[in-house]
Amino acid sequence: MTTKEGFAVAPRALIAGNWKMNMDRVSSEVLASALAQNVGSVAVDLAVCPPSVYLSPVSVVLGSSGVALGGQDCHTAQNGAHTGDVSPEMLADLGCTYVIVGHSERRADHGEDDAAVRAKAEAARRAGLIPIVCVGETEAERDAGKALDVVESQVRGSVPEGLTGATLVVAYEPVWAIGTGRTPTADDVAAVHAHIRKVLGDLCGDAANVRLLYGGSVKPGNAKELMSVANVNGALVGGASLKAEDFLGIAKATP
Ligand SMILES: O=C[C@H](O)COP(=O)(O)O
Repeated sequence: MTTKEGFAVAPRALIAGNWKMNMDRVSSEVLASALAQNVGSVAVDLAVCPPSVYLSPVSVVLGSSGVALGGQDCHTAQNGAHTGDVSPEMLADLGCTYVIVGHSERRADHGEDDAAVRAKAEAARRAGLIPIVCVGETEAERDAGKALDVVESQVRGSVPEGLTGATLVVAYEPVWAIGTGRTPTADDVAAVHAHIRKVLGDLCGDAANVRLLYGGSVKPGNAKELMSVANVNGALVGGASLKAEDFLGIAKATP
């Protein structure tokens, strides 16, 4: 049996919250607690990616609730002289399931190119983590009609070969939609996600089962439309992941 998107077995959607450099210890624990108490009310997988310094207290609060934990970035090495960095093994040691790699804020602020992102994704797999590999075009690239080419190039350069639906998540985040309140049309999201799925066919044995997240100004009010687009299997949520009501609202609006 296959779904309309062609999944052999439809995976549950994943709604992942990227808290970025927000929250403090107490507010992190309060938010995590609210999610842990309400995860049973949603029919999707939930994950939160707090700042690395709050992973441990959040992990304690989440306990065995089923809300997964993720890092926002990782180094490629297991350990060593890398001041300020966190290894994927350290994230795994704290109970992380996921790690975001190649977020546009890391690509822009830290000069990470596709090769660096791929190395991080490979390191994540070494540690048993599922990388959430982020790709997305700038506004200038979209205006120039290059969105599909840019995203294809990023996927080919950033996604290690041989991963599967169980070991890889890809997030499409148009840079111009992040934190702006602007979103692409459903047709534009559908076109990019279909293209990513096709490109993944060259890299993954079961591309149909890789969860493709949309990210960029996802809110409770637009989640139903965005999450209903073909080949969209969840969301990577920034600002709206900082309030339990909004994050759960997105999860509840996701088919
Ligand atoms: O990682 C999350 C994205 O950058 C989206 O952020 P946003 O929901 O605040 O637009």
